[in-house]
Amino acid sequence: NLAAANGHEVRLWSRHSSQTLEAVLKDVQIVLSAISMTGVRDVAYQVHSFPLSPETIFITATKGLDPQTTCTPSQIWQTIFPNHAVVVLSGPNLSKEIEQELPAATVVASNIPKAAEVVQLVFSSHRFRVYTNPDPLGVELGGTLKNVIAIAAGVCDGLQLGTNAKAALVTRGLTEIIRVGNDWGAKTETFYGLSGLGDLLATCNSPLSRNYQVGYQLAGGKTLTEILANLQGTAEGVNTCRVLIQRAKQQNIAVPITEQVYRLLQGDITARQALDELMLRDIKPEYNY
Ligand SMILES: NC(=O)c1ccc[n+]([C@@H]2O[C@H](COP(=O)([O-])OP(=O)(O)OC[C@H]3O[C@@H](n4cnc5c(N)ncnc54)[C@H](O)[C@@H]3O)[C@@H](O)[C@H]2O)c1
Ligand SMILES: O=P(O)(O)OC[C@H](O)CO
Repeated sequence: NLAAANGHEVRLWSRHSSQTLEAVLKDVQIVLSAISMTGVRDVAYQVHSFPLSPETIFITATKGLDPQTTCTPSQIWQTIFPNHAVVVLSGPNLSKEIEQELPAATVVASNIPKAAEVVQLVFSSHRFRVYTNPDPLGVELGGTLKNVIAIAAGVCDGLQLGTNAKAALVTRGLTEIIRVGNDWGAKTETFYGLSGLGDLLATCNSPLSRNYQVGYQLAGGKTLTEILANLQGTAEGVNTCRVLIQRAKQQNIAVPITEQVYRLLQGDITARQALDELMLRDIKPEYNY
């Protein structure tokens, strides 16, 4: 809608479309993927089987991690299209609000600055403010890792733990995101921007967020299976949490909030037990300087 409102010709495709992917891709300048993580690799290979101009820019808006490789979506697109520019689009962008034409801001990040600038122009308007950023990995990880903290934030609100608890959770959640992101090679300052802190605040405070909804309903005693069966759209945090636990173990990174979210999602503990586990951890300095 945003690109079309700026006068661009936009074609949509999903696996349920009547038009073929090949027909939709004919002569395109930009391909924007907002496929759930589970479908990214498969669709990227399908796209690869059709002719595209070498100038075609790929944009990825998926916020997830590949369970097999722990790769981010942009790494998958870049591996399959090594000679094309890939741009990550991520920010506090709850789609229902954008659909209602409420104002929002986002970040477009690429290793190729010119490609990010092209994408910035395509989407910028009086109701959508687009910033460029040179750290695609940090932008992508901010949008992806915050989903796990959003599940915890939903639990926090579902248990009615109060404003102090929520502030503590979100702040320590950001510390955890930065620890993981730095180990991955992303820049600290990116996580303090729109795609990190910005998206964390949006997702942890809105019932529009599916990840928040998962946590809220778990706190209310529903099972994960029941919740996912009735959820509209994808809660990527469920898969991301599992992949993150795997990566944190491999890299020996402390992720206490993610660990409790993982155990809760597995059905190993209750939301109250997860809270106690977090509150009763060994006392320590706020930062390891
Ligand atoms: N909804 C939002 O507010 C929002 C905002 C920013 C980013 N995102 C991200 O965008 C992605 C999609 O979110 P959504 O809200 O549109 O989810 P959704 O569940 O509404 O849509 C997912 C889309 O992916 C397709 N898909 C799923 N598995 C597939 C497969 N195996 N092969 C081909 N296609 C497949 C579905 O057909 C559907 O078109 C997620 O990674 C999400 O984190 C969502
Ligand atoms: O509904 P969620 O939890 O996937 O959140 C949507 C977007 O990531 C918010 O920016």
